[in-house]
Amino acid sequence: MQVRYFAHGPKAEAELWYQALETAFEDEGAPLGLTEIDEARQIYEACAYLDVADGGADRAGEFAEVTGVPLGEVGCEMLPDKDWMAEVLAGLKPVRAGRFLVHGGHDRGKVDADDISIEIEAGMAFGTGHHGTTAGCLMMIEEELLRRTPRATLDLGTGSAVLAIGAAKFGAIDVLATDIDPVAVAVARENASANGVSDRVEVIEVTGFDSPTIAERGPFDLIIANVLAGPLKEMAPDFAAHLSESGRVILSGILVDQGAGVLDAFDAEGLRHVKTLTMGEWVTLLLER
Ligand SMILES: C[S@@+](CC[C@H](N)C(=O)[O-])C[C@H]1O[C@@H](n2cnc3c(N)ncnc32)[C@H](O)[C@@H]1O
Repeated sequence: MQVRYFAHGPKAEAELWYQALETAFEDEGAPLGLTEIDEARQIYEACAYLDVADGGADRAGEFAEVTGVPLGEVGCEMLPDKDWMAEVLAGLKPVRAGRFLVHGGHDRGKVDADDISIEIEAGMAFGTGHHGTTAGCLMMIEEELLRRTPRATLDLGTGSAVLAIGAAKFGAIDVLATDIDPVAVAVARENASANGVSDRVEVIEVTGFDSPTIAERGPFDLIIANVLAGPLKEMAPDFAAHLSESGRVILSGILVDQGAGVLDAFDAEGLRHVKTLTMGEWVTLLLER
């Protein structure tokens, strides 16, 4: 029988719990999860699916010891026997965005000859292609790379590296992918390697543009950033500083009614609006110097 043990807390704490669970249950191969459960309060759940012998001992104590969460705060839920992780992965349908097909390993057989395949396992980093912002960026990337091949590309906030992989597979030769989150950086490196583009995609941990590597590798012909409207506006001067003379910028993570504010912030830095792609409540913006 399997039991799902879980604990709830702020993101930083839940990430530490997840990492501790990963180390402790690595040999056992126990499926783990880290999910946002309350967006407004930024509360996350870390969980582990542990095998428990029939009528066997409760393992909440082990979960509490590994994570440091008080035993009384460890939740548990009995599950009928089945491979939960395989079920979650199988439930993730492939997503088509332009010529790109973003899919899990279980759907390799669905890739057509004309598709540009991006294989991503659902995991701890954002970017399975299911979100309108990711799909919007992929479509803009395709258009941009059909227009010209950038000398250097920056994917800021790479998550699963879905966009960096897409750009590299479409012909970009020098892609620097960054993320503030060390877990995303590790996942992004794995995904770049699994997709056969680690020679063209370098992944580094950095907040915004705050790294000498960014200055050394730039200026960039293409900067892609699917972050959020607030940080994008704050970073507008950095985008302008690291963009080449004929460079272009693809921005997403922006709600429809936030688009004008983001465009104003970038316009003030000399970056003009080229086009907007709307996917549901989200917009993806293309700008140029
Ligand atoms: C919405 S996800 C986008 C992931 C992927 N690029 C996609 O399009 O699906 C945003 C990512 O940006 C990262 N991030 C947020 N703020 C950042 C910052 N200031 N600098 C670098 N990365 C950041 C987050 O950790 C997260 O992985």
